[in-house]
Amino acid sequence: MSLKLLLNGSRGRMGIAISAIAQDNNAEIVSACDAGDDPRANIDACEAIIDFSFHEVTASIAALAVEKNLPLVIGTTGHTAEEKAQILSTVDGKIPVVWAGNYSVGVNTLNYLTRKAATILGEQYEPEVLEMHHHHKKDAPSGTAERLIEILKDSYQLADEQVVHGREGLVGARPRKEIGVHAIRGGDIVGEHTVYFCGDGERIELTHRATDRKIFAQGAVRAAQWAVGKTPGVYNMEDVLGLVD
Ligand SMILES: NC(=O)C1=CN([C@@H]2O[C@H](COP(=O)(O)OP(=O)(O)OC[C@H]3O[C@@H](n4cnc5c(N)ncnc54)[C@H](OP(=O)(O)O)[C@@H]3O)[C@@H](O)[C@H]2O)C=CC1
Ligand SMILES: O=C(O)C1=N[C@H](C(=O)O)C[C@H](O)C1
Repeated sequence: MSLKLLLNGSRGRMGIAISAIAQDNNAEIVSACDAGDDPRANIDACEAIIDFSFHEVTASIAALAVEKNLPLVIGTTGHTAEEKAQILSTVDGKIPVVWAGNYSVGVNTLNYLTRKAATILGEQYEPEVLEMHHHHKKDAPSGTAERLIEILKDSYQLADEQVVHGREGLVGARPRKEIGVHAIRGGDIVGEHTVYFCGDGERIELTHRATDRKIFAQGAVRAAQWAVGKTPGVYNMEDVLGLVD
């Protein structure tokens, strides 16, 4: 049985990628929505909502998902701290939500490996994160990088102030307890993420390169199918893939 979806952001790069893979992945877009459209237009025919739109829009889609008791997959990135809090308080304990900055199997494996590597390597290895995206991307760092930073902060027990975005000028020697984050924008790069663990005499680099948006699209549809019937709560793609230790 194909899952009937409301797709918010249907004419964007990700919306087009999801429409292209839906049928082969047991899903059907029964309501397609973009800026200026009414997301309620065919909502009663929908069994789940997928949002790949813009950070300012997700909170209202979350409210609609709660009102209609529909599972929600959030792919949009770039939310402010206030927007994140609003979305969380809207959905909290009411509907199943999958919220991930990256729906690819590869990046979620990278998340898992990053946690493992940090545990093995410890504080003698200094972590840095590099992300690269196409010139249309509006937010930085990427949602994927935000998750990698969260994992590293947790593993190294670091605070927000110890995350440094880019470096410029006389910044001094790198403190041992720091995570450097760097964003490259240009051309048509679909999305690349590297976590560096820089040690004394050696360096480990864990890299994921996306070459086709279908990997995010397939993951998002998989997440929507997984969310149907789940206990209300906020899950991530690592939960969907069973990658949590
Ligand atoms: N989690 C993941 O795996 C991934 C996440 N992303 C994230 O997904 C988001 C979308 O990316 P991408 O498709 O490249 O971006 P695009 O800019 O190509 O598409 C965004 C879409 O959202 C629509 N939109 C804007 N405002 C509204 C609104 N008020 N209501 C409904 N739709 C609206 C736009 O419509 P219009 O053109 O009419 O304004 C457009 O169709 C970004 O935040 C990106 O970072 C991207 C790839 C993977
Ligand atoms: O905007 C994009 O294109 C992407 N956004 C996501 C992010 O912010 O991490 C995922 C992917 O890297 C592509």
